[in-house]
Amino acid sequence: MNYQWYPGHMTKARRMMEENIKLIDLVIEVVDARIPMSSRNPDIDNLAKNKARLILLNKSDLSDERLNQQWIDYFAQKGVLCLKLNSRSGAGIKQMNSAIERACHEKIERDKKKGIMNRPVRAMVVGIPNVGKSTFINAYAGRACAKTGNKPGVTKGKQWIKLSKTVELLDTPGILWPKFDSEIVGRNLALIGSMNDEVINIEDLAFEAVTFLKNNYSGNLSERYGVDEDEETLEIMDAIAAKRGCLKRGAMTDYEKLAGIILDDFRSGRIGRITLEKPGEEI
Ligand SMILES: Nc1nc2c(ncn2[C@@H]2O[C@H](COP(=O)(O)OP(=O)(O)OP(=O)(O)O)[C@@H](O)[C@H]2O)c(=O)[nH]1
Repeated sequence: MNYQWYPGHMTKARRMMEENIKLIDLVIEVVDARIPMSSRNPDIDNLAKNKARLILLNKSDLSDERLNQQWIDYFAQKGVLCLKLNSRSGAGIKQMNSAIERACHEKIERDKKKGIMNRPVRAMVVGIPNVGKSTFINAYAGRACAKTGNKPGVTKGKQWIKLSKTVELLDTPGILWPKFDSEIVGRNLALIGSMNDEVINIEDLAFEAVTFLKNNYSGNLSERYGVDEDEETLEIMDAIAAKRGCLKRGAMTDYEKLAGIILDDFRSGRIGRITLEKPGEEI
């Protein structure tokens, strides 16, 4: 991902979202299951006010199963239906239609009372960059992706994908920005690889990743690299470097190369399934 958000972009994104949302019954918010808070837009609760809501913990194949459930419970307590998903493999997609019906239960019931029986639920996918919005739309729409085209009352040019008798999905996702003003959010986005590595000190980031693993996922580092986790972070990193041949002249650790290896492993789940945020923590 290589997004640069400027005030102009944000205003435009917000305007598009505000325009599209008028047509929408259900806002499907895709977040990264490893950082369910940091990968949300700070304004989403306002933007999606008075709409049916569904939060998808995407990339749940990479996140901690125990924390997936805690997050699902956390959002449920706030009255928002939340499901975990792996858009890449399609795991969790089957449950979507019934989840959508559950999320839109009130709207469907209201329609029924008015004698409207078959008006589809109109849904839109939103989320910050790189959370997997397009992958989800493709996986969900699948081959049965029938575009319903421009209908009366629908802004010209918008395409609706008919997903079932009850659901139509806007084909383009709404892209929103993350909460920039929080250092924790920036760090968490960087750790999962949703920031441009060129603007980050990757050596510091790898240090953070190792410290986090050492403190929260005991056993993962030793299993992946065969290192002693009781050592200090820097010693652990040097030990990984020695094992992985990340050495410069004079047997000095090549921290840049090492950071690349550690971050790559961290982001792809090779050091285990990891969730960086727990419900209730401040970001
Ligand atoms: N492991 C895993 N990877 C996923 C999953 N969903 C998406 N990805 C990967 O995440 C990356 C980003 O996915 P996209 O679908 O392009 O994300 P997006 O939100 O549409 O991104 P933007 O277009 O930048 O807004 C891709 O490399 C996907 O293959 C998932 O459930 N699990």
